[in-house]
Amino acid sequence: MEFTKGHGTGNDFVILPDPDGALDLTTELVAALCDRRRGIGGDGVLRVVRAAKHPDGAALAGEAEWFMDYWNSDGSFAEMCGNGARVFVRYLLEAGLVTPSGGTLPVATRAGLVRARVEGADVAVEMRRPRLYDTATATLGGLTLTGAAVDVGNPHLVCALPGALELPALDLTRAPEVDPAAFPAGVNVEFTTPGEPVDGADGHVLMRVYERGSAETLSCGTGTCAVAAVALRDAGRDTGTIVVDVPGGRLTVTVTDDSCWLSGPAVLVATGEITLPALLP
Ligand SMILES: N[C@H](CCC[C@H](N)C(=O)O)C(=O)O
Repeated sequence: MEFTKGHGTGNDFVILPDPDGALDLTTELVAALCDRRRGIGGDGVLRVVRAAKHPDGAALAGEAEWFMDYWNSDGSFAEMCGNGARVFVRYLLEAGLVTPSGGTLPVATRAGLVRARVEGADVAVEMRRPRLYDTATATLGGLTLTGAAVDVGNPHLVCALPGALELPALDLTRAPEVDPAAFPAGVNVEFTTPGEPVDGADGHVLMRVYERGSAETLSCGTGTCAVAAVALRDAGRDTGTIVVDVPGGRLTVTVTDDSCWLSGPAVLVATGEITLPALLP
């Protein structure tokens, strides 16, 4: 089985070309592919399938030829993956499955239709406009923080660290404890500290994240959108551009009255062949 490996600011994915949806993708196979010792290694899997050939993509097939079938590394589903969508578009282009045009490219996802723009080394995707809807707490090693619950198509909890604490001090080798009643389907938890002013941006935030279904990752695209929305609120603004530095690099989020564009680098680093019997003995 052919695969390609790609990442967006260190959020890495195993890409499986499967235009007709013929692969029998299972939780076990996804977890085995994402295993960083016995498999290829990744924060998730992106199956590249024609929207009309996938039950979750067929409803959007008219608008988008391709459906991003995203799976977290533990084999769970997520409604949306911002970095995954950016790497997915990079793959479509480099595999010649779409022709680059000056306009936007539609991609079908479980969170609906996503528009993408290629800007040289960067790929920008239009995410669902983040919605702040509640507050909730996260507890990590005896520290309890109150954060903003944000819907970006998938669930996020954005927690600002107290002034005295720096992001590297956080132990994210285990999941932050959250109230399961507040997040019955789980939640991605972001921890933030303010950055220094950046020219051309309305704000700058530093972030680490513990992702639902993938543990700590070097970057989380939907998470940076949630963080940007909180930063704009805290600045008394509804719209603007926020630069978010994650351990894997830099992403830029531009929130307008009716959209949210996530932009940053997306690269393909390898292709290869998977020997299934060895992967799933
Ligand atoms: N773990 C997330 C999905 C991937 C999000 C992240 N990798 C991104 O780039 O948005 C969830 O279960 O909602």
